[in-house]
Amino acid sequence: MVEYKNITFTVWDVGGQDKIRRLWRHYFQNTQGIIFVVDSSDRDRIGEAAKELKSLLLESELESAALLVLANKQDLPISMTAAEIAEKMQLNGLLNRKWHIQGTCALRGSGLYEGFEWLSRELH
Ligand SMILES: Nc1nc2c(ncn2[C@@H]2O[C@H](COP(=O)(O)OP(=O)(O)OP(=O)(O)O)[C@@H](O)[C@H]2O)c(=O)[nH]1
Repeated sequence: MVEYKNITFTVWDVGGQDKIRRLWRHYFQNTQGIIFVVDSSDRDRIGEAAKELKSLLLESELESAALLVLANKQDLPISMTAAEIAEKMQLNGLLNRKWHIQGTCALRGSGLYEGFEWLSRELH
């Protein structure tokens, strides 16, 4: 549970490792928001992340869920920018979906409030 601006978020960290991705579906019901965290420094796997997101968004139970993409690890010089991530994940092509991308550094906590701010506004 995360409290932010009088909204209580119930957040599940479902883990990203490929072997446990099939468990994601157990969390689909009643989901109002998806926070999809991308490792911006991992250029080799951004295509895989894009593919996973695409199939996730095809799920009917997630049809009306707002999508917040966190382009994490912005502190690393090799990292792709949030704009690059958005392009590689083809976010601009998303139809009928409220989405937002936010650059973050989870180690410092930077960008997280901005991300949650957007999500809380969408869920109001
Ligand atoms: N440089 C840097 N490293 C980070 C950042 N966020 C996380 N890490 C590191 O990335 C590694 C993986 O972090 P985790 O939090 O275990 O990643 P995760 O995605 O939750 O892992 P799973 O849930 O198992 O998929 C750790 O070594 C973290 O310290 C960041 O913003 N910058």
